[in-house]
Amino acid sequence: MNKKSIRDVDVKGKRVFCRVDFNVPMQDGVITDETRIRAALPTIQYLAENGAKVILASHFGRPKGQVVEELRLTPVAKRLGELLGKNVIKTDEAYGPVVQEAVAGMSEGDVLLLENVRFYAGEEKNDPALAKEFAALADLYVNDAFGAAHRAHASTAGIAEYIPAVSGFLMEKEIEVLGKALSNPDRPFTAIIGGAKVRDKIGVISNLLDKVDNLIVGGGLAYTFIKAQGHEIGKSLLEEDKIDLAKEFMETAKQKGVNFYVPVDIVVADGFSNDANTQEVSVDAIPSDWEGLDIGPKTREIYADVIRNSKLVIWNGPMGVFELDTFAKGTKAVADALAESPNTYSVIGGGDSAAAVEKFGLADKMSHISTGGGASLEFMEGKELPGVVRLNDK
Ligand SMILES: Nc1ncnc2c1ncn2[C@@H]1O[C@H](COP(=O)(O)OP(=O)(O)O)[C@@H](O)[C@H]1O
Ligand SMILES: O=C(OP(=O)(O)O)[C@H](O)COP(=O)(O)O
Repeated sequence: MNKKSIRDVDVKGKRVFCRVDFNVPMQDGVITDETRIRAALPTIQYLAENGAKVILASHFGRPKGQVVEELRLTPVAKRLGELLGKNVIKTDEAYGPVVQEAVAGMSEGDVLLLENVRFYAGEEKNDPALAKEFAALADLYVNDAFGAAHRAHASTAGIAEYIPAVSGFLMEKEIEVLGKALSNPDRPFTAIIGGAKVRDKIGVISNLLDKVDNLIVGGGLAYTFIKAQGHEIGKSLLEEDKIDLAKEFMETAKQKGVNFYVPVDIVVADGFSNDANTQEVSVDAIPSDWEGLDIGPKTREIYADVIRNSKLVIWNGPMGVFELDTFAKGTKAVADALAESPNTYSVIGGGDSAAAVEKFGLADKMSHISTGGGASLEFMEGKELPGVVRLNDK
């Protein structure tokens, strides 16, 4: 990467505003997957060991500019302290007099975690006033939040306008590994897209169609495509205004000779719980008041087969609601197929996809687990990431 990293600057005695992605899966205040916290440790440890005063900032969930009690970063600060083996100071705000006072009291090597930056409306608007508040806390900006690098927000991009800005180790590693895999991809090259952030992800398909040989859709994303094929989808997740786009993508794929895979059967349920009634149905027989929560057995076989015959697979977004065991089979089938294909280079992206392979005990069978889902997809599309472009050049 042609951007400066923390290795290229002197951090001793400096107040460092370090943006990390601690947007971890959490249930009832308990962190269910800490991949993203562990991934940030090398940068945090390096800064602390080299005498920086480390001010960490992260978003958590999507509180939309308001304080949401369940989305405070307090449990993350506690777990981070355990992993670092030292006390992590936690402020209940992300800027202002209380934070300034806490920072003024820091010694070299101290680590402080600010409150969820998305509690402030200015964060997602990339408001210069908020970016300046963040910048005023520090002498140096370090961006290690690869998972949020596709967002042009005050703490991921705006702040870099006001103080020297460099990358952390995780950011550097992600860009290097993904760049290498994609510069001259081994073929067949397959992208698998699933999950629930349909609006975010559907757009990337357009550019991916110029790069891949196979495009597989699953998870919540699949139903907009199933609907676009003319089927009824009951209560399944749908982005109504993207149906035409979905149609267009399937048509473009045909023209470009890209194999486009949409589920042929799914698991439907009459409720969003492990003990809901379920049925495996063909996509043309989805009952009107049931909801699709996983891909079905035929689809699992087809997808596993495509994976086994691929040389490079990029996977972002689970195939179903894998957190509930009843709907985890599709995601598990994809993870198993990747694990059983030693000649397939596999890149897993996204907080929940990483959590899924971790849950199945298959994480060490994957070639690279990226901490960014949307970020790795946008990087793959060839887009410049706002969290990277503004860092200082070497
Ligand atoms: N059919 C579905 N209906 C509703 N939610 C789904 C469905 N399939 C998967 N999901 C949910 O999608 C979430 C992950 O989506 P997303 O955030 O887009 O993935 P990632 O974090 O890997 O980028 C999971 O919590 C999963 O339960
Ligand atoms: O979890 C994240 O993205 P991902 O689900 O695409 O991996 C990042 O923390 C970004 O979060 P956002 O999609 O709310 O901006």
